[in-house]
Amino acid sequence: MADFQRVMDHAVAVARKAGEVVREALSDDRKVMTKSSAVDLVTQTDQKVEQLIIQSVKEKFPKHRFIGEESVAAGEACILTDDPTWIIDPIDGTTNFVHAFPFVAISIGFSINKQVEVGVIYSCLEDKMFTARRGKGAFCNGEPLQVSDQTDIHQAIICTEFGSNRDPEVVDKMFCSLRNILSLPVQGVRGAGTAAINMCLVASGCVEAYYEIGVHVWDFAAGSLMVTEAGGVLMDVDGGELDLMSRRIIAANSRTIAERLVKEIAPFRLPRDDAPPQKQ
Ligand SMILES: O=P([O-])([O-])O[C@@H]1[C@@H](O)[C@H](O)[C@@H](O)[C@H](O)[C@@H]1O
Ligand SMILES: [Mg+2]
Ligand SMILES: [Mg+2]
Repeated sequence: MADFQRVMDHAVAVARKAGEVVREALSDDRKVMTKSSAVDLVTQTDQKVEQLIIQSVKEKFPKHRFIGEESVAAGEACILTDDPTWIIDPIDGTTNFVHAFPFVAISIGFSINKQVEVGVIYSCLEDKMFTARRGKGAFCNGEPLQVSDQTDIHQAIICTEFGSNRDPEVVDKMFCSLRNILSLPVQGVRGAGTAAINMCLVASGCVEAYYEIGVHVWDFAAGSLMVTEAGGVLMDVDGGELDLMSRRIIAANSRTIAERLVKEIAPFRLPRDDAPPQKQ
């Protein structure tokens, strides 16, 4: 049985160290590369930070497994087992990082038996350390977090992101959902540019919900626990149970708001995170 406090303490320490690397890199030239599309960006800092985190964890927890965004991008399988697994997004908000747009997070989730037990999200340009352990609450810089108590969708702010998929039919579906939600009306639609920070905004009570189709398990593993430990709920965009590998999520302050969003979101499916690699 893993010592979850020891895991949390290490995740916080390495996230803070990674945040220093990210802040220092902001003053250097950021060599930008692309992955799945011309707008799916990655930098050497993403890769450097992921290796820093993984190497440090291997020294303390040599039997643990990893799902890392940039390791998967380099060809490693994205398979979640019952084993103790660190689910790492070294820079959540890479496009923000490239543009020095001030919402950039290091997101570290830890799961056992396919259940997230520890979540750490360091918003490193705001110097906000978000932490959660299952059953023990969610915190920002040590202060407890509580979701909003607003259940009227017409008095809500909703977060979403448009991802990096620019296929016309995907864009049409995303805009259909956005038009439906905006026209309810809701008081606002926002996006920090990072799933992890959007979910911290839900956990902090600043917005009522976040939804996205196209997001990956490393984007939201830590945030999923942040939201539930702050009193919120998670579900698939079709109202079913959240599937960590499905690339679809609603994270909300309440079932009322989440189920209202289900009625407005135009659902579609993308290849799962654990789908076998597509033959070139
Ligand atoms: O790539 P990254 O910056 O780690 O993560 C980002 C996610 O946090 C965001 O929700 C999504 O819309 C972006 O396309 C991107 O995937
Ligand atoms: Mg990400
Ligand atoms: Mg990333």
